[in-house]
Amino acid sequence: MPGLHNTTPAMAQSYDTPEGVDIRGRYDPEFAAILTRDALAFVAGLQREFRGAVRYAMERRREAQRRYDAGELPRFDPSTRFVREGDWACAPVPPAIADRTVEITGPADPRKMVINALNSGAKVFMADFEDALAPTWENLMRGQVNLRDAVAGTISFRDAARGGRVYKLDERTAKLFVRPRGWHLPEAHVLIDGEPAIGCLVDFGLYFFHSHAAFRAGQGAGFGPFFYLPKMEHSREARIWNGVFERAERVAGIERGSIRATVLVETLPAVFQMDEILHELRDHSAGLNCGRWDYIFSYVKTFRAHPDRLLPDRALVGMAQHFMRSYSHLLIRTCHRRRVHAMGGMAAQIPIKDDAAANEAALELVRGDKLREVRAGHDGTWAAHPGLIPAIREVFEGHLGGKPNQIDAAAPVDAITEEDLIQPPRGARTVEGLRLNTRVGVQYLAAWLGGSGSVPLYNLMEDAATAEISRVQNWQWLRHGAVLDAGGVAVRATPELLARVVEEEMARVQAEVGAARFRRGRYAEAGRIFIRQCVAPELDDFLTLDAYGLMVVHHPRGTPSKL
Ligand SMILES: CC(=O)SCCNC(=O)CCNC(=O)[C@H](O)C(C)(C)COP(=O)(O)OP(=O)(O)OC[C@H]1O[C@@H](n2cnc3c(N)ncnc32)[C@H](O)[C@@H]1OP(=O)(O)O
Ligand SMILES: O=CC(=O)O
Ligand SMILES: [Mg+2]
Repeated sequence: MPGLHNTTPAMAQSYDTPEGVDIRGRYDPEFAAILTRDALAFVAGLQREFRGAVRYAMERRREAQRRYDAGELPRFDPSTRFVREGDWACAPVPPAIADRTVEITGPADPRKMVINALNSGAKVFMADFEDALAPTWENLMRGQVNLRDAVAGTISFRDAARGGRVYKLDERTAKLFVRPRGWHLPEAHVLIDGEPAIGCLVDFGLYFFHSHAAFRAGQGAGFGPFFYLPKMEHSREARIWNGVFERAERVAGIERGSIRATVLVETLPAVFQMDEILHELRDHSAGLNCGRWDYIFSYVKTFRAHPDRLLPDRALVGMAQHFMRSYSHLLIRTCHRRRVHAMGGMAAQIPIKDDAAANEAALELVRGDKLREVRAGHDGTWAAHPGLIPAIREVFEGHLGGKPNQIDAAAPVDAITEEDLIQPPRGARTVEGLRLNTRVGVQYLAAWLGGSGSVPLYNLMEDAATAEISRVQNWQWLRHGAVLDAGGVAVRATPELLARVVEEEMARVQAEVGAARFRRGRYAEAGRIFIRQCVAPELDDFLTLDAYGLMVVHHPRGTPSKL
């Protein structure tokens, strides 16, 4: 990076930090090659320039929620009508990412998975520091090491558990996008001016610092690096990202507009801000994506004080519900009008190894979901697992007939209204739903506390976003005393009912995973946290924020030990 240079840590076993920066995570020489003095100075510069704006944006989120709690409904902002109605377009799509028909996602660590994803045959790999990654210090830092090596083309892995099989990059690999954490999450192992760093600026800053030059020379064909931006609620948050990108480009001495980012529209307030978000990022945009799982979570959170908008069982809230269909259709129209990609989302099914018929049924659900997306106008979509890529490619490529995307397709003219976007989903609420939420929520939390951010549970992918639905749905039903169906008998959701369900489901989980694994894992702790979160008088904003303190392990400077 012009004007900056890498330095070797001055002392063994201690990070060499610039003024005002303190690293409280475990020392590791591999991490020290990421946490160089200059890289940390770059991150600290971002933090110092943008922390005030981030604090303000988080306060505005809370203020908006107070208005929704008082009965207001989310809606389009009359003061930005000129942006929605104006005739403008985002910067042209970089040729390197014109074709994004299938994108695989996965955590930035383990290393083997990163290599598998890049070799998977997908057009893009989104390496995740967010929903799919438990933000332990080790995961985050190993993720940074993996991405640096992936962009350099040197990443490899020897799998001792597989007889020493060596993993390396193929000749052709997926293009890399990186998803930093959301604005709300701190990074407690990096202190800047005495306070925890903003997590996403650490993720973005370290990756950008080490990889921008190699990325632009190799993967991006002159553009990049590329990012996915999660969980935003308002265009003012996109404006901060735009400022971060401009500062990064300036410091690195690269052309303005090199960095591109796809924003996940995965909160209910953001669906009313899509034009505004694209407008803020118009020189840095790589479109929008339907983050359907967080979107459902956000619907519950936004309407937490609205008893007339209770969700049915989680399994019934799919893309066929009117509010979900309306959201994806509006996203497609908005993106195409602004000349950028409209990306689809994640089907939760994953391959089922030991049951061919069940596996085929799961694949058929994925095909159906992808067919709906491509017919609606999406330009590409997500795959959770390499085993799904051939089927998804077939659906998208079959429909697109050789074109890399359908940004040029004519848009339907019927209007999508505010009411369409918030229409309550329909379906039954059951005690079985409460049980499943509990069983899944507790197991996910146990895995997350143990360092795994995405796990297979009952043949579905579970990550932070899907687990959030389980938590907030239980909370919502209890909060409003929802009447649940218990095999034909109506029962009210109460803390007593939940306590019984938790006890029974914990016993079931123990039987399923076995006593030894149950003892070794953090199931009991997860059960306690989950029940507390479901009965809390005020809904916690994020389970990952509430429980984050449990994975923070501070180390005195220079003291090596294990996390
Ligand atoms: C709501 C959202 O934000 S969605 C986006 C965030 N979520 C994700 O990214 C989830 C990504 N997917 C995953 O993490 C995993 O696929 C899981 C946890 C769902 C399932 O994992 P597992 O059961 O361990 O997968 P499985 O045992 O079938 O893996 C088989 C092989 O595929 C590889 N694999 C599985 N998923 C992925 C992936 N997403 N990327 C790359 N490789 C993968 C494994 O590394 C393994 O490779 P190997 O044969 O060389 O050892
Ligand atoms: O990030 C994706 C989602 O569905 O949430
Ligand atoms: Mg999400």
